[in-house]
Amino acid sequence: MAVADNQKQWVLLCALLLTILLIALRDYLPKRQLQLVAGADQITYLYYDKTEGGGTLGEWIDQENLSFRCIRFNMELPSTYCGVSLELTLDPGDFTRGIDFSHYDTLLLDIDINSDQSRISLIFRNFNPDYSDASDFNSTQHISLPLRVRDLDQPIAISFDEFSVSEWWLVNRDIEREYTQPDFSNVVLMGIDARDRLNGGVHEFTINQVTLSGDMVKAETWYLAILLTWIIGMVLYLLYNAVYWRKQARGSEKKFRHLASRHRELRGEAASLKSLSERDTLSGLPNRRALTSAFEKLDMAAVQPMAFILIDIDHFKRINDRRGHSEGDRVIREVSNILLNNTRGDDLLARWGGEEYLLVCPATNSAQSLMIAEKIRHRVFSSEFFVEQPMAVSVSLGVAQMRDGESFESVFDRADTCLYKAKALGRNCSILDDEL
Ligand SMILES: Nc1nc2c(ncn2[C@@H]2O[C@H](COP(=O)(O)OP(=O)(O)OP(=O)(O)O)[C@@H](O)[C@H]2O)c(=O)[nH]1
Repeated sequence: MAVADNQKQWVLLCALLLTILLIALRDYLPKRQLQLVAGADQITYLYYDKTEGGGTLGEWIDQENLSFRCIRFNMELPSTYCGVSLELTLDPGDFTRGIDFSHYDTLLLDIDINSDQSRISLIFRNFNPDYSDASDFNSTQHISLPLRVRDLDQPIAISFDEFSVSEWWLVNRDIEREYTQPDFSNVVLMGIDARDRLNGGVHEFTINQVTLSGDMVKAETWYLAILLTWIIGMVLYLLYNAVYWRKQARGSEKKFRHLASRHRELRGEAASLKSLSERDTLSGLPNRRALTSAFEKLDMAAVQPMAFILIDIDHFKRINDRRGHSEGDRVIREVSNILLNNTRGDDLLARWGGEEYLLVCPATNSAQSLMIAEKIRHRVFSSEFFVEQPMAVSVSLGVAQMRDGESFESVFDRADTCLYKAKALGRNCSILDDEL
């Protein structure tokens, strides 16, 4: 069954609705998430510049809960750094193998800050053998993002696009241009830094959560899958249609062939029926209807002069009575053969009924028609119809020439009158209507 036009519209509408639904659904798919704050097992460092003669000191408030403070204890001494680092390595201390962030696009940061500082920095270090040296931790790419403290009152989502490679790291290294952009392929460390030039006093920080978040299925993959589904659907639909129409065409071709052969059969049947309807079954000669229809098709001007010869078997009733009906039939058939063998191809010959025949001879004058009649009469009379108990069979013939513009019936009647005369004269003779 072909898909009807209204069904097609429904299918198309459903497919469109499904597509819209799938596009909208993407936002509700569960996200891929990874907690970077891993609890007690995680290796964490507190760093500050007091150890290098600076004026800042770092202290854990609660190391397990990543709560620490930075104290600017001396405003005379420089303050360069103070913060906390979380190792993200797969094996503790091995900073060559970290976490690949490429499956994520957002970082969710939840941090409590009690400080009059305006900014802190979020830091990542990425190890890449193309520019990092396993024996030098400082060769890991330094990626940072300054964040306003007042924006951190509540958890925030940060895109990785917001990060940049720290300038001091680039300045100190001979880095290829392609690595001057943040590289999150193998992140080994995360840090919260209280920034340089720390205000005097105490600054407290508690890192609650740092979570990586990304789509389970990337937007490009999702839309590409929808597009591919459409393309496959269209291809399948076209294939289905091609197969369907090919099948239809084959079916129609088969039907057409069947109809053509049936048409030929019917034409054959019609032709044989026509031939049967125009043929006398006993003698095989054309019947009255065949002769008259053939006569109507004649070009009268071309066939003049034309003769009608009406032939009747003499005393046929006697033959039937003495030799039986089937012998009578045989006589009819044999006389028919004699007539056939003694007429021309363009003569019209028919068994007119009973033991009577009509022969219409185109292009035949009266002398010729009388000769033909006599020839027939002789042939019949000289034929041996009954071998064992001979019995003479003869015919009487009435001959009439068609006059100009004369009808079939009129010339037939005149031939019939002549035949009647021949019977009256004792039979076995031909009478020509010569009263032209
Ligand atoms: N066997 C046979 N007899 C037929 C057929 N058609 C007509 N007859 C018979 O032919 C006979 C014709 O008889 P009539 O009309 O008296 O003519 P006739 O005996 O030939 O006499 P004339 O014509 O006067 O010489 C009838 O007995 C018909 O039954 C036929 O197809 N077969």
